[in-house]
Parts: sequence; C-alpha cells; structure tokens
Amino acid sequence: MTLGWTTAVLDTDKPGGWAVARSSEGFLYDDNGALFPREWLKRQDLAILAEHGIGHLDGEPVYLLELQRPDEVPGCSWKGLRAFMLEGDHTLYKVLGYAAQIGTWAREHRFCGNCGQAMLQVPRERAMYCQPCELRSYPRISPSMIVLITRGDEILLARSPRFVTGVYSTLAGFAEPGESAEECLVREVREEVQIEVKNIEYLGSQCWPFPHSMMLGFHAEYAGGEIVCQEDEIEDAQWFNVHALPPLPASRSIARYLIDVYVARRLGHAEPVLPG
Ligand SMILES: NC(=O)C1=CN([C@@H]2O[C@H](COP(=O)(O)OP(=O)(O)OC[C@H]3O[C@@H](n4cnc5c(N)ncnc54)[C@H](O)[C@@H]3O)[C@@H](O)[C@H]2O)C=CC1
Ligand SMILES: [Mg+2]
Ligand SMILES: [Zn+2]
Repeated sequence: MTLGWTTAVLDTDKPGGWAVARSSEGFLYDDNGALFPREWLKRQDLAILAEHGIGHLDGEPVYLLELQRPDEVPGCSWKGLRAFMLEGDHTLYKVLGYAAQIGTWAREHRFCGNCGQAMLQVPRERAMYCQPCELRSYPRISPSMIVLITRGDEILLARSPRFVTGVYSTLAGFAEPGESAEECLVREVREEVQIEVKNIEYLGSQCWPFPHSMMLGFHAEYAGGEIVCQEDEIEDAQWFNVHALPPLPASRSIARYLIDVYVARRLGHAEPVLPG
C-alpha cells in the first residue's frame, strides 16, 4: 500500500472507496473532514453532474462527485478550496486541489470547442473526446511566472487591488504563447512595475489550483529603472528592507517561500522547504 496521495484514472463503475463532493460553494465537509464513504455519499439527495475517479489516498480509491448545486446534507457544510489551503491538512488540500481542477476542466469541456457536439470521458485516460472530429481535450494547466526581485537588503513587493488589505507579495503573471519562462518574467516585470532585472534564477514550482495555474518561481536581481505601477493591476509597489517587511502572503504559497528563502539567505538562517 502506497501511503499518501497519488493521482489515477479510476473506473467509476466499481463500487466502494472514498468520495469528495464539490459544488459552486466548494467542498462538503463535516467533523471528520471532506472525505466521505462513497456509497453513503451517493445515497444522499445530491444532484450529481459527473463522477470522476481521481486517485488513491493511503492506497484507498478516491472519487469526486461534481454537483450541480450546493445541496444540503445533514451535519455537513460547504467550504471553499482556499480555506482548506489556509487551515487544513496539507495532503487533504492536495486531494481537493486536484479534484477541483479535474471537476472544473470536465465541466468546462462537456462540449467540443471545434464542432459543438457533446464530448465523452475517455476510459482509463484523463481526457474528454469528441467522436465526430476526434478532438481530445486534456486538463488545462496555465503556466505562470512568479518572481522575487531583490536589491541587496531590499526586496520588491507589490499589492494588487484584489489582495487582503495591507498584504504585499511578489510579482506574477501568466505565460503567453510564443515566450519562454524567462521572457515572460521579464515582460511581466516591465508591464507591472517598469523595472529591468538580471541574474534570473529558478527556485521551484507549485501547483496553484485557483483555478489551474502552475507557478514557476524565480529570484532575480534589480538591474535598473524606477518603479511605475501598472494601472488597475498594481495598486502599490515598494522596496522593503528584509528587517521591515509588510504583511506577507499565506505560508503555503510559493510567493511566501520565495520571500522566506531570500530573507533566510540574507540573515544566515535555515532555508524553508517549498510546500508542493
Ligand atoms: N501561489 C502564489 O504564491 C501566487 C499565485 N499567483 C497566481 O498566479 C497567477 C498569475 O498571476 P496574476 O498576477 O493574476 O496574472 P497576470 O499578471 O498575468 O494578470 C492577470 C490577468 O491575466 C489574464 N488571464 C487570466 N487567466 C489567464 C490565463 N490562464 N492565461 C493568460 N492570461 C490570463 C486576465 O486578463 C487577468 O486579469 C494567478 O493564478 C494567481 O492566482 C499569484 C501570486 C502568488
Ligand atoms: Mg500579475
Ligand atoms: Zn468536435
């Protein structure tokens, strides 16, 4: 038996195992968490849009019930994925993050983007298939660059109008067709703060299932320019001394990791580990 979480495409015709239920309100949970005995969950009065076999947790099969609406189940409540990321057990968050991405993708690919016909789930493969035009659609993943820019003891952090009040974070942005990760990083930094960077160093990556980003994390050094914030996207950006940092992003985010690594290196502390 493999301990921990591994993804797999499971046959939904087989009975048993665990299940999670997802709706527009997030995941169903009770005092025992968000995993329910699957047969019990399917006996509840739920409007099931689709079922997906998504993997194994400690060797036990796990399924996703994608619901049409947040139905009421006695003794249970609904909670968004972000709350599971911030508070809960990390392995459970990984299961739910994967479930959310599969559920969103399958829901958004019920019809072929080429001919408009209904698509079918391919058995034993994570793909939706259109018979008339043989188009296959795979889960969508959006590569996004995220970078901590530094200048000696100072680090550049910015605020988006969407952030929690007071919080500053690293710059980030989605890759566009035709560019490398490094080209994307240089373009995003220019667009958002009009700064030039050098000595780009890759530090690690993280799945960010909100809704389907793959974060590629970098460190870069300041090379020139004055901060000019991009209208609408960046509310404020500043150089902060590593000894006087503002409120920072959640501890499980790669943004926080990039900041913590640099601060640790600067102050000679032990480096943190990037949560997957
Ligand atoms: N895990 C972490 O620590 C952090 C994760 N992020 C994530 O990084 C991603 C990119 O960051 P942003 O600054 O929001 O991106 P961004 O700087 O590229 O700007 C967002 C804009 O990009 C466009 N867009 C939305 N989805 C897109 C896609 N899939 N492909 C191309 N363009 C798209 C929209 O016009 C949107 O308003 C987001 O998913 C964000 O949640 C951002 C900061 C920290
Ligand atoms: Mg951005
Ligand atoms: Zn088609």
